[in-house]
Amino acid sequence: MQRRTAPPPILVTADDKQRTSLNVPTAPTIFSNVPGTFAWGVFHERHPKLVQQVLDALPYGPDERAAVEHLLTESTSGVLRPLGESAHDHEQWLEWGEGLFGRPWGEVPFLWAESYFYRRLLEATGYFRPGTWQGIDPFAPFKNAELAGPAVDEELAALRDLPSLTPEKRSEVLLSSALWGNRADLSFQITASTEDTRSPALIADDSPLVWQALAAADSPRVCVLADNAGRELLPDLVLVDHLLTSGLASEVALYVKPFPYYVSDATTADVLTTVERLRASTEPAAERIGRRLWHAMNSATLVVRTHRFFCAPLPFHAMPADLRAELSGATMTILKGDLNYRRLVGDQLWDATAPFAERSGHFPSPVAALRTLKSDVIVGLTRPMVAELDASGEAWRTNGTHALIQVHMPTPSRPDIL
Ligand SMILES: O=P(O)(O)OC[C@@]1(O)O[C@H](CO)[C@@H](O)[C@@H]1O
Repeated sequence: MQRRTAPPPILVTADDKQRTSLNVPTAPTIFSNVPGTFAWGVFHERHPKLVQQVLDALPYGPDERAAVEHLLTESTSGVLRPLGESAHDHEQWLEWGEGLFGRPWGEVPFLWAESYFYRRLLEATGYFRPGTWQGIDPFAPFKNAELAGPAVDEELAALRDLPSLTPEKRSEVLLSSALWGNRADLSFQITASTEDTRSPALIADDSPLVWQALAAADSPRVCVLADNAGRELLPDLVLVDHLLTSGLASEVALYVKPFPYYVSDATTADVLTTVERLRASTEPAAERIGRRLWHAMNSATLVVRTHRFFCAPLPFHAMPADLRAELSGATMTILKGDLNYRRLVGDQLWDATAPFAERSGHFPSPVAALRTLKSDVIVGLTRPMVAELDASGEAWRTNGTHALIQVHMPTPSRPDIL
């Protein structure tokens, strides 16, 4: 496992060069072309297993199977080819990938290549094409199995203890379960080893700032950028219910992916299935939460939104103006998961002590990142903490056993540093 923390190659992009010349803080962009690195393992170890699971889970025909196999070969040993011309987002991807098509997959930024892999997987399975597989989520069998499983029954049963807690304790417990729910990422589970199931450690905790900001606002508006469906979305929704019922939020906007992505990322369909799982529960506490969430959607105190940028291969500092405007009114945006964190701070090999505020200052609202560590990117730690983690000999950046809650509250006079 330790070999995965080996630093990826020092390759610089044109963007990096420009930043260096402008004296803007920068760090090497992560690429996936060096064997032994985490990013290389995603393409060469995780994706082959994932592709096999997808082909085993649904009875795809010969064309879809061949296209999926072809994608695997192309993404490990070929060059990037654009989406077919009939794809609805062909032009959009040409723009996002200007200058990248024709290059080996490992030689474009890891974030870009990984995101494109999921878009191409949908092309291969026929998700957007008229025909049998149109609109069929290739990851639905995994997501549904997880939601139907006994672990979820246990989690729903545990909700009966919530009313006995003080409101403060309830806030703390529910934020913590939303945080640790991020370990239930199905793409991560494909390659996680059994040694990764040890008790987790919280290495940064700014959660008091979240509660202070919400308590101080008149009509707090909370945005939640969701991550995975199933056992992550469930505690996220329970937290949303708590925010609304306790008055810590007067309205919540829950942002999900516009289509299946990174295996288990939540879509609107997943939100509906999860609310229904709560509503149909035989555990009264869970059933009440499901019912309240349903009514919150009826009254638009809870709105479920999406935007094509949530499946874009770009960091959040490149967010389009319409989405930026939507998020900018939030009292707090709760940003879930590893991928959202990579997009927030930049998918680069930052010094782990680089200030979180410096990396997230471009975000349009105060932001609270809740993430278990499952990739090389990390900022905002203290020097002694980094020394201790490095001395442990563990692959602490990538094995999912560590987590953080990092908050940035912008001050109006701060300049944006990307
Ligand atoms: O965003 P999530 O669900 O927390 O994590 C996504 C993830 O599993 O995918 C990438 C590797 O494929 C890593 O960034 C991360 O480990």
